[in-house]
Amino acid sequence: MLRELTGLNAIITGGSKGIGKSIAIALAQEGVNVAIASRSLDLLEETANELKQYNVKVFYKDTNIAHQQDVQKFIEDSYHALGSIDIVINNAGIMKNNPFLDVSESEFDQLFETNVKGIYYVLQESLPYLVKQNSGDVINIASMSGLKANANSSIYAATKYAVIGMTEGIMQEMRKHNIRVSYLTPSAVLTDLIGETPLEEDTMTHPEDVADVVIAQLKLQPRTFMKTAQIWATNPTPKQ
Ligand SMILES: NC(=O)C1=CN([C@@H]2O[C@H](COP(=O)(O)OP(=O)(O)OC[C@H]3O[C@@H](n4cnc5c(N)ncnc54)[C@H](O)[C@@H]3O)[C@@H](O)[C@H]2O)C=CC1
Ligand SMILES: CC(=O)C(C)=O
Repeated sequence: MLRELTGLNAIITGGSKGIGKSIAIALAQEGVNVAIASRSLDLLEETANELKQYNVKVFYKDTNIAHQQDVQKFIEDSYHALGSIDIVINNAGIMKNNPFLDVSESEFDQLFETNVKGIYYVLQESLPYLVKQNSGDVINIASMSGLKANANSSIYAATKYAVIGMTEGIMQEMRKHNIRVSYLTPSAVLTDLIGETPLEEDTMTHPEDVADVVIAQLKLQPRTFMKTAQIWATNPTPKQ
């Protein structure tokens, strides 16, 4: 039997748009209180207002997850606003598409600081709360690019391979604390991150579909978890 999520508390990075926003809405619809972080205060406010219609506690803070002090403040303030942290969704991420020989060192650093070090900061700050309560869930949004790299996205892919490796290791350490640590590897999802797409939008995976997988994972009885899931569009079709 699936469990109820009502009354749990979740933090979601990159919760102001795209996949993160869809996850925040899906959680709020299940009665989960949510704290969202992203770099854009305007978008956060807009999303927070949408979330409040579900009668859950909503906290938001403009945060750059690549900055340790920002993350410390976000996690601490979320804990105080919500009362506990039960679910951590590491979703915020950036992508740059460039042939490898055109990738500058600053682009390399920016990708790793956001996509990898950001998760390190968030989990360094939040996992102690989960360990103390001896329960909880962490879901890291990796990518199919973390399983198979393609031309022109070598460094993005490298960050996602790193996310998967880091997640596997943390998962093994956290199981004994009854904390489920998993990662998702979506293929192309219809969001701003991928921009213009040659595919019919209806035939692509939508952010709400990724949110459905997150909810399904969280609703499993705490004794069991789905370690990872590859999320593919069934029949992605080129635009006519
Ligand atoms: N859209 C896609 O096709 C796929 C996306 N993903 C991953 O899903 C995650 C979410 O992506 P989308 O929703 O598509 O992107 P998006 O561009 O629509 O949203 C990204 C969110 O992350 C936030 N963010 C980015 N850098 C940040 C930083 N330094 N600090 C705080 N917040 C930051 C943005 O403000 C925004 O809220 C990313 O990790 C991405 O790599 C994985 C597979 C496929
Ligand atoms: C954007 C991304 O992570 C893809 C297409 O795998």
